[in-house]
Amino acid sequence: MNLLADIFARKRRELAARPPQGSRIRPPTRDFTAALLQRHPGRAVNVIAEVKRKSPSGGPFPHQDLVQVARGYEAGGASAISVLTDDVDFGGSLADLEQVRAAVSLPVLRKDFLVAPREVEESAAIGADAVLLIADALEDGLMREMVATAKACGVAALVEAHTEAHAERALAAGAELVGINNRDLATLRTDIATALRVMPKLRERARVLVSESGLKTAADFAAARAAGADAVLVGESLLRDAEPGRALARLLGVGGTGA
Ligand SMILES: O=C(O)c1ccccc1NCC(=O)[C@H](O)[C@H](O)COP(=O)(O)O
Repeated sequence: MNLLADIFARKRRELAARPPQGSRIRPPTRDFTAALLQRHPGRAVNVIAEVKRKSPSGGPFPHQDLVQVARGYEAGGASAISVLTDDVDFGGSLADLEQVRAAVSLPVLRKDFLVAPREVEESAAIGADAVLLIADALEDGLMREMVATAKACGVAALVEAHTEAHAERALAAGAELVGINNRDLATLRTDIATALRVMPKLRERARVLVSESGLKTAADFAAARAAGADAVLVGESLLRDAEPGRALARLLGVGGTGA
């Protein structure tokens, strides 16, 4: 079984069956890149805090009100919010992204399995400040086109890879923000040493580096920073807490009053 291949096959079918949504002039974006590069004295690293109702590896999460969780994350010191907009595997929607963005002042990342430039344009049109692209599932020419489309639309493209080879492809495609996913999306095995191993090899060439998935402790955050991460992307370990925003505040050592 290759879950990532199955998801991308489903996404291509869905896109083929859906007429173009069109795009409209959008308001200025919140600067995702700047938020990840900003340094906060006393904090180990910037956090992109993720909201999702369920995941293939984690099953359902206890918090289903994503807006409330996102508000808690903002109070708890998050630098940006990641919203899973895939419905089938994560229980999300584009409406979730719009509602979360309206409820916080942070930049918002659309986390999904985008397969075409037109979806990048549609993400920009509904207000996403950044989009996730998955290098492991996009061939070089398409990835380059989607990175260029994001730039033209004024949204940041966080290009995710699981291996050094795919991260190199992301850089060659023009990516400035590179995420190393500690989770192998084909098998769902997670090892936070993955990003620690790969990030130092990219540090001089990537503008922004993000360690994604499986991070749980302040020590994990510090290790990611020491290996060159500007930010970490964290979902499940926060969402398992009764108060995700407070859990984040504790990890960051800030006095937030999360939800
Ligand atoms: O998380 C999954 O089970 C999953 C399955 C298939 C494709 C993507 C998947 N997750 C995306 C992510 O990598 C995470 O949402 C993200 O990096 C946060 O990870 P975590 O902190 O472990 O929730």
